[in-house]
Amino acid sequence: MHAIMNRELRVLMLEDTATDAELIVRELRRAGIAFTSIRVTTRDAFTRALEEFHPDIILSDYNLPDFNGLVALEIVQRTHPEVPVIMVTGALTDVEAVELIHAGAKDYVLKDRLARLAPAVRLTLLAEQEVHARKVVDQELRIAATAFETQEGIVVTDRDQHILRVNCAFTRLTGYSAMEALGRTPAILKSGRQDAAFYQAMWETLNRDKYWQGELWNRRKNGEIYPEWLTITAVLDGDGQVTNYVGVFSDITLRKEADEKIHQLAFYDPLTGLPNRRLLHDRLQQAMTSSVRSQCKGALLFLDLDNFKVLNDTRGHDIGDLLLIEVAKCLRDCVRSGDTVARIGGDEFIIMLENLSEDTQQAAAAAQDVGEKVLKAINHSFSLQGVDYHCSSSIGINLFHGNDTGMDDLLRHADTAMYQAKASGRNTLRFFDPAMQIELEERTALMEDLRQALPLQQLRLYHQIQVNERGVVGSEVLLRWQHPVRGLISPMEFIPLAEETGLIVPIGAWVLHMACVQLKAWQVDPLTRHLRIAVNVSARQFSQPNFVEQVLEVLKDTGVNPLKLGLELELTESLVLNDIDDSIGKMQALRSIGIRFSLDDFGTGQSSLSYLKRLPLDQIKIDQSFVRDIATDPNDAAIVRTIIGMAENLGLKVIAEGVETEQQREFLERNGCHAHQGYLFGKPVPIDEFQNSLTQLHR
Ligand SMILES: Nc1nc2c(ncn2[C@@H]2O[C@H](COP(=O)(O)O[C@H]3[C@@H](O)[C@H](n4cnc5c(=O)[nH]c(N)nc54)O[C@@H]3COP(=O)(O)O)[C@@H](O)[C@H]2O)c(=O)[nH]1
Repeated sequence: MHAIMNRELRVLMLEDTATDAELIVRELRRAGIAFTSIRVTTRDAFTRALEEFHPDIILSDYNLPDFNGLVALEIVQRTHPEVPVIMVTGALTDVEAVELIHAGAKDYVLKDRLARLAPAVRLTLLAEQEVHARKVVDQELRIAATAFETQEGIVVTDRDQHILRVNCAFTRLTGYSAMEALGRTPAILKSGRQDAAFYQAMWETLNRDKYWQGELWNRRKNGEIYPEWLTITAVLDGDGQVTNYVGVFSDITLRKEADEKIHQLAFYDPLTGLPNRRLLHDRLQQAMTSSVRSQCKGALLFLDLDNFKVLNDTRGHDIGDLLLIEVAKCLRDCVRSGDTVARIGGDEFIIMLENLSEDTQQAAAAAQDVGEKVLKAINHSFSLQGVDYHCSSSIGINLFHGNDTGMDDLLRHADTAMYQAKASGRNTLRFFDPAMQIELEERTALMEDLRQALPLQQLRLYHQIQVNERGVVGSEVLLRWQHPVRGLISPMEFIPLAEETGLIVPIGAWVLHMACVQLKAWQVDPLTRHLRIAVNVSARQFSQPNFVEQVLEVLKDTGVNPLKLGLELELTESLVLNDIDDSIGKMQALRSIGIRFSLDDFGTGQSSLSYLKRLPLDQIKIDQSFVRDIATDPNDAAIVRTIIGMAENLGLKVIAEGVETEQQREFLERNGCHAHQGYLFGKPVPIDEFQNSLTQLHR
């Protein structure tokens, strides 16, 4: 029976005759229909009742004083088409009846045949319910069909996994048409990437929970393997038996690529592709923990490229980047696949070695072997877009075992050892020991003080006399730092710090300025006007692109007469060779205005004729390490002779430094050395003392 008939019906009567309405009510009650009703007689009341009374059915008279049944039907069709209308009327022609049915009336009952009213009401409501139910089913089917044709692939199988249905997305994602898939099993998609254990675990879950969800790799019809996210749900019958399986899946290739990209950005250095500091931290944490279990020691090698800043400053960051990429390749080639090579900043790399040995000595030896292999691999010429750059590095090594020392301390200690390696002359390695840490802290404090040295006027210039067989030829200016607490500090201690911090640039400019002030003073005194002053120039200072302009500026500021100049710049071999063409250009520009060039520490570097020939030099300075033993060591004597011979061939003057004994002077003079500098003639002294000694000499 009509569900609506099981409850009290709401009947809206449009009837102007009260007695007719009474008859209708009575007829319905007689037929056993439970209902409440209201009666309206006007158009306004009818429209209001439609909104407020919410009728299940409308019983409408055809002829009413101010409007008729047809108009009422039109209002219902427009505003509440779901409410059925039965016309209850006194008389009706066939034509009117047809018109009413066309207008939407469900039925009509003549007032003189009211016995037909209750069956008409029941049939109308029943028919309405069926129509309604059909509409609901149609809608659900439409929803199901739309849901089935989503963007996700869907496959429906029977309980034996034979494919019964697939959607369009299945075909789009797998390449199999419905015809090709039907009757087969989803095994057609197997990629072989999952092993039997994977499928066994999947089926165990599916049998137990009737549901499985996870990621797996499948194969398209064209052979391409892709990752998908799959949900399988078992369909059960009334007895709880599986009748079907429904698999819903999506291709997650793009998501996985995005995940991979995010992972790559978060944990890898974009320039070299090496693990970054974050990933190193993770791996170091794991390595420290596993070293407790294995009892084996590991090692951190902290590597920093020597003079990388100079390359970057002089050749630009692109060339610097190329070197970093090449170095990264080198490092990877030097270690085993299980070892970690990370880039943690600028030119700083970490190599983490695990499971070296239970024995500390053996572990240290193994780490040293790797360190030396790395030093060797890096110590060669790299061709960087046509620029040949000779690279070297310094390595600090710190062994680790367990978690006793925190990760940050481990890295800091390796860093400390690396600084020690740099201080020992670069291209070398050092192991960390706690004394180093104290040294480093002192070094850091000194670095801070050095920043104030120039503004607080703590720097002093000492002069060391240079002589030849005729007498005094000039002096070399040598820096000293009058530290308020530590006293006079040697340049050996603070010049490397000044280089590292870049402070050497303003300090070097100040030295040059003061030397020229002195030169100017000498130029007006007949006693000193023939003297020259030698000034040491550091690599960082010389590599400044505007170094030539800086020197010209100083000459202008101090008013030194360029015609009588007497200014000599001392450059080291490594400085000049860093970028030989640039060096030659700068030297030629300055030489054209009368500045002399002397190659310092000669003999300690490459000392090759081929580059020596190209340099616009005036003099070479034999390093004091060869002079020290010339009288006793035949090798040193031979080297000095060779250097002098070489200089002679190239038309260069030679000065020897570190001449302390008459024997050394005599040997040098006998072999053709033009000038000397050393304690035999005078130690570096402040300018007043130097002037006094000049006056003494001329008395
Ligand atoms: N870029 C700059 N570098 C500078 C400057 N001033 C100094 N320096 C460099 O520091 C290094 C050490 O200098 P210093 O301690 O002054 O040592 C010099 C002489 O004092 C020393 N010397 C000279 N004669 C003797 C000797 O007979 N015996 C002996 N044991 N030592 C002696 O040798 C150093 C000479 O230096 P150099 O001729 O430059 O090689 C040193 O490398 C300086 O260059 C500065 O202003 N800028």
